[in-house]
Order: sequence, then C-alpha cells, then structure tokens
Amino acid sequence: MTVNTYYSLKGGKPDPTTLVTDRAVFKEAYAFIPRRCAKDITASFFPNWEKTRGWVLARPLSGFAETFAQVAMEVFAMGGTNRPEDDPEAECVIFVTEGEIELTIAGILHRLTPGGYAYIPPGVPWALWNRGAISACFMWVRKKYQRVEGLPLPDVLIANENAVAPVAMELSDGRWKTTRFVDPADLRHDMHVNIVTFESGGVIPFAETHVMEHGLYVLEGRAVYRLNDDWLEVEAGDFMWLRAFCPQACYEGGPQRFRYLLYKDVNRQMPLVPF
Ligand SMILES: NC(=O)N[C@H](N)C(=O)O
Repeated sequence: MTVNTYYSLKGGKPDPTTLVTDRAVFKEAYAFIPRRCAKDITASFFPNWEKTRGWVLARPLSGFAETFAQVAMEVFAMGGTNRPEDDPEAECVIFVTEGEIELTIAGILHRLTPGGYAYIPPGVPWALWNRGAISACFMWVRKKYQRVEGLPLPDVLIANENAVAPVAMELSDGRWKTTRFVDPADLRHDMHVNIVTFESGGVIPFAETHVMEHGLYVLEGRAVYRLNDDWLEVEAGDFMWLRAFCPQACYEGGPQRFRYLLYKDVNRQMPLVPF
C-alpha cells in the first residue's frame, strides 16, 4: 500500500508551496495526474482553436479496451472555435468549471456557466466561443460513438448540475450521491458523465471492480482514494484514469464535501475478441 504525504495543511488548506512533484503515479491499472503545477510544460494547442490551450488527461493508449479521451480546456477571452472536432464519429460531453461559454449546437445558441453540461452526439456541428473578458474553463470528454443497428443517436442535451437532483447510493445513508444527466436505461447512450458527491463522512464502502473504465476529475474537496492496491490522497484539480477492472473505493476527507466528474462507458456488449 502506498500512502501519499502531500497534505501539509496550513489553516485546514493544502499548502500551495508544498512540492507536488512526487504525487504523480502511472501504473498498469491506473494513472494519477495531480492538479497542474507547471501549467505551461504540459499544455497543448489544438488545430482550429483560437486563444485556447488544453491539458490532455486521458486518451486511448495501449490498444486495450480504452474508450475515451479527456481534455481540461482553457479558452482565453475572445477565444474559441467554429471547428472543434475532426472525428465525425466523436460524441462528447462539455462540463463548464469556470467562466462562461457560448456553445452553438446545430445552429442553436446556449450560454453555459459553471455547472453547465452539454452532450453532443456524433456528426452534429458545434462551435464554442468565450465572449467574456476572463478565461473560461471546461472539461471535454470525447468518445468514438459505438453505433447499434436500429438504435437512433442520442439527442443533444443541455443541463446544469444545479437543476438535476442527485440520487443517493444504496447503503450510503445519503452521504454518497450520483447526479445523473441521462437515464441509465437509455440505450442510445454508450457513455455516462456523472457527478459523484460525498457529504461529510461519505465513503465507497467496498472495492468496486467492474469492466467499465473511468476518468475522474476532482471538482471539490479532498479524499483518500483507493486505486487498485494503493491509497492516494486526492484533492480538487486532480485527475484519475482507471482501466477496466481497477478496484476503487474512497473516503471523504473534509472539511467540505468531495465531488468529482466521472466518465464511464456503458450499455454495450463487449467484443468476443480482444480489441
Ligand atoms: N469510482 C466511482 O465513483 N464509481 C462509480 N460508483 C461508478 O462506477 O458508477
């Protein structure tokens, strides 16, 4: 078991002067990417995006069954794009974490503020601009849509997390909750991007192990998170990439609630030969 020793707490808050370079982990079952400290070194700039940079946190990597890419995006004032995506089979979720964006999907304009959520099916044209004076930041989760004969594509979805009631998880006493933006039984969707929230004392009380992969971006708070056979201290801004079957559990670490954005592949049969 590895326990991280990141938290040098000053007044209950992580000490920003602590060296964080020893927190990153890359193993067969998972990767842990701590919140960015040297932002410039790891940033990318993307074709057809103006005044924008991004941090690629996850991508299909090994030819195993990895299904998704996830990018933390920062769009500077007056930046954006009319050609965001070059893969016609890519679906995506956009989740705004800071600032305001103008998102035009199939000709309809939506203004999204923090907590704003959009699902965009493959092949639907969209554009994104930041018309404000300060940067806008969002998570961009991309996946090649897995079509099923006879099933129509999912609809465009626009939401805000504040308008969606979270569901309490079984045996959790209401301290472990999931905000679901789509109906789990809607088979048109082959991925879910949910928000998982732990109130004070909340835990995942067993090591969940399943075939679904995850990307976890910590939105708020801190916790001790189990990934395979390690326990890691995690906090807002950290990212975790979990391969299929990676055991996972956690307990909330206070003083405020602990929340993360969770990617999960769902609702499709597995091929009977390895990818
Ligand atoms: N690590 C997690 O939060 N996993 C979720 N409970 C899930 O797989 O739905």
